[in-house]
Amino acid sequence: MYNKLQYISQGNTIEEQLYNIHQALDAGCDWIQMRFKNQTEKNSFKLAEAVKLLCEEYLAAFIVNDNLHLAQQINADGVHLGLTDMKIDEARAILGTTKIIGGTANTFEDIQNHVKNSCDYIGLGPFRFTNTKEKLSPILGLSGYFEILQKLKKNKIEVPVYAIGGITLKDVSPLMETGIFGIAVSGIITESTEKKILIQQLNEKLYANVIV
Ligand SMILES: Cc1ncc(COP(=O)(O)OP(=O)(O)O)c(N)n1
Ligand SMILES: Cc1ncsc1CCOP(=O)(O)O
Ligand SMILES: [Mg+2]
Repeated sequence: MYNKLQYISQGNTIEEQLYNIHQALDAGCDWIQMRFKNQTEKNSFKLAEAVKLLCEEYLAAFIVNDNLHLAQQINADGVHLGLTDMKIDEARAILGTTKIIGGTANTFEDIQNHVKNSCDYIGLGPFRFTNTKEKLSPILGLSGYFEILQKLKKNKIEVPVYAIGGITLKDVSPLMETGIFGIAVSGIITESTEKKILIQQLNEKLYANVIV
């Protein structure tokens, strides 16, 4: 089963990205999504190659944001696709069943479609406003998650749902109570000066009700 915490990388240069990803791995993140927007093919490839090696060293899962072909080229563990990126069924046909495909959702219907197209997990959001991403979909808030997760339950749709967008430590427990599986975060980890402690605290809340 997937880790309940996904770190989405930040940084405007290859060096900044690598620094942030290395720090997150060192602090205990086991799942990295490389998100490096508006870059040349060469730069994205260079970063992806380096991140792949780092994630192998730390035994972390590594997925690529947006770019299925890059994920394929460097044999990443998978890809995360948004509502305006390549369609999930098309990606599945290319990647096969062994790779992770995550899909963005803002509504119950988005999730229904993704599940039909054999998406492995859902990034549902945004939870609240965030500066990390431009052109946000409508904010869901806690009540939005509650409604959508209830509908999934009622319709017996089972898929790991990750909350995303402006999430802080104090949001984790109430979000988990809505029935989500985990969280995908960027800013709180990148900006934390005590990353190990933060990740430990996030994991305590994320795994609070998991029986081992
Ligand atoms: C886990 C997760 N959920 C949602 C997103 C957002 O994807 P998308 O809508 O394609 O936006 P960009 O990240 O590409 O700007 C995500 N990346 N990860
Ligand atoms: C990629 C993405 N998609 C919706 S919100 C978001 C950014 C999440 O980053 P942060 O945790 O910094 O708000
Ligand atoms: Mg995208």
